[in-house]
Amino acid sequence: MQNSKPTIIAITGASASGKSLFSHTIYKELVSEIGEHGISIIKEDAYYREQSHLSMEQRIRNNYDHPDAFEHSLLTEHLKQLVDKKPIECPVYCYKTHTRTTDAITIKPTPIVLVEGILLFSNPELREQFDIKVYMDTPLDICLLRRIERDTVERERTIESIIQQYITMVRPMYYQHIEPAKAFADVVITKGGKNRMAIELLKAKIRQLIIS
Ligand SMILES: Nc1ncnc2c1ncn2[C@@H]1O[C@H](COP(=O)(O)OP(=O)(O)O)[C@@H](O)[C@H]1O
Ligand SMILES: O=c1ccn([C@@H]2O[C@H](COP(=O)(O)O)[C@@H](O)[C@H]2O)c(=O)[nH]1
Repeated sequence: MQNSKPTIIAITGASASGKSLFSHTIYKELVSEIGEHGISIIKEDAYYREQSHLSMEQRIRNNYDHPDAFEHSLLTEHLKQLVDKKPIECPVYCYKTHTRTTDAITIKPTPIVLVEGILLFSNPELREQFDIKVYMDTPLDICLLRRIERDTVERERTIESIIQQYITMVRPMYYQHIEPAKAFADVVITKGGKNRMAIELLKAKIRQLIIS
């Protein structure tokens, strides 16, 4: 596969549907077989817009579940660079300050690139970059419970702020922009980020791509 075009695999679905767990499990288990030069992983969240020019109140009020919250043009450009076998400088986003940090992570081109995020199929030019499109179809009530658990622990949010954001933005944007994008998926995965059969099937496909 050294001379062929890298394969870009998108994993999308609702917030807390298990995208991150699913893609990191595949990454971790394959990196031990094929090494870091074989597979890389990118989070769409890293491409939330830079917002240091806004006050904290303005940042808190922003709708992070609308496609406009992301700099999809930069993500598209970066995926094209990786396909051209050039490294990228991936931004680093902070959920606490709601903006990018001053850091960047260098990602080298690899034959397999996993990309995970909520709105990967919302932009036609970005969507075109993906060779395999996966949708995590986890029931929304399960996503909400997992989001509450995760965001109180990992993103330092209060229950009140999670509920308020969920009712006003997360849920309506899911029905407007995320759920309809399931129609673009090649593969729809049930049972969340621990679906072992789905993990093994995708790993098998990736191994096949690597050796072909
Ligand atoms: N099938 C599952 N069973 C139990 N917990 C899960 C499952 N899938 C995901 N989780 C947990 O739910 C939370 C949200 O999952 P995550 O992968 O972060 O979602 P996403 O990346 O889609 O926002 C995490 O704490 C994760 O460990
Ligand atoms: O500053 C921010 C940026 C994003 N969010 C929320 O994050 C999720 C997307 O991340 P997942 O890992 O897929 O859950 C999105 O629903 C935003 O609401 C945020 O709260 N603050």
